[in-house]
Amino acid sequence: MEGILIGDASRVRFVPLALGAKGRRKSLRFEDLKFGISKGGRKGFVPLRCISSDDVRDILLLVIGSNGSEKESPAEAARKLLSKDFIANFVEVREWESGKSLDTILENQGIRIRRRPPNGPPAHSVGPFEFRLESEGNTPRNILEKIIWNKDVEVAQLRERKPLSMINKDIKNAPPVRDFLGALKASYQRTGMPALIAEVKKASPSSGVLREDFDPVQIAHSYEKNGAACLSVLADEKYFQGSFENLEAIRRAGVKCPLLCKEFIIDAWQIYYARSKGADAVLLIAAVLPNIDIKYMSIICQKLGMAALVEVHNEREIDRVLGITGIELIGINNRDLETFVVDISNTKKLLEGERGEVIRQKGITVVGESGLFTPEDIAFVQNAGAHAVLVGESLIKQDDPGKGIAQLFGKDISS
Ligand SMILES: O=P(O)(O)OC[C@@H](O)[C@@H](O)c1c[nH]c2ccccc12
Repeated sequence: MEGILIGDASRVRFVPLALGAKGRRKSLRFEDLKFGISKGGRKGFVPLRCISSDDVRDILLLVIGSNGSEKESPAEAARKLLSKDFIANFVEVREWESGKSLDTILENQGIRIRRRPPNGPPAHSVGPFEFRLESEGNTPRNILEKIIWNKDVEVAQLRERKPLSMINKDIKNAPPVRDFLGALKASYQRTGMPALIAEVKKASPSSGVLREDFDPVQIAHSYEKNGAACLSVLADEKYFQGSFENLEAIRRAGVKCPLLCKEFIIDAWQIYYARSKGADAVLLIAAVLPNIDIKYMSIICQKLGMAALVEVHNEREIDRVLGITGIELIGINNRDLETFVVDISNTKKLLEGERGEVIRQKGITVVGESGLFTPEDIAFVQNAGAHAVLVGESLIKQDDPGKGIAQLFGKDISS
């Protein structure tokens, strides 16, 4: 089996792509390709079981689907995509290979959220009976973990019903991507105030139902008319009463603001799905995703022309994200998703000192997220260094959510 060396990491050589048939085929099938580590020459090729075949499939679809042009061979495209820099972030891959589990990698990066219940789900069915055996290993420790465990099952089912090959067709017919980051920057320049990402959210686990008469399209139009630069649309059904249909409907109704798909992303499949429904940006939560996923998923966003808003909540998370190249948009959440505690001084705390300096040098756009209710709150996060704000509750609870914008900013920002 022949491999293409695309990077070095200390003693191990990575050979992520092995081509069948001398690598000269124009169109490669997934079956022809394997990721692996070369331990001294071709004979020592060790397949990487750690990257799931679905991940490999995603990467390759990306490579072959979008770059497998006549001019560029798939191998060439793969080499470009999986540059050295990308591979440098694959250090965790070695840990995986040496038998460490995904949860160990998450733990090493300070991520407390486990991707799925370590001891399997609590319910066991035997014939007509269902047993619920709850233990530390199958009970979520907090709401965020609960959401993630549910999302893991949900995505697996959706993904089975709609494989990536089907979504790729929908993407071709999807409305063109709008420039999310560009819209934020333009608004900041125009108004001299943080650009507004206004959130279309019916309910949340922390506050329950925020608005009974919830018409997502009407709210979106009203936000746009009153000066929002972009919109954030909740897609999670179970905990936020949102949906991908809302996202799709808003885009179809002629709203021009770029749309952030507010979903708990744990699988690259969800990014393609979001794009097929008209999303222009997705949220990547650092409290949930290890560096390798953030990097890999942000590359996928880039390939799809979308923006990735990478959300952090504490020093450790922002430091991890600042260490990943290519991140252009960081959100600082003032709400701890594990405890729901809201403190807007979190934005200030994470932007102080050296971190703020690095952000300025890198030209990263910062979004202050959650718990913003008054013009003083907006001024506070702006002074702390935020270029944009993400606001849900304080607007959605107003009689007219769009009109709430002028109150929130202390002036009309619509023109
Ligand atoms: O409604 P608020 O407090 O204005 O917050 C909006 C937004 O920041 C919040 O909804 C949010 C931030 N990060 C998230 C991640 C998932 C779900 C929701 C969120």
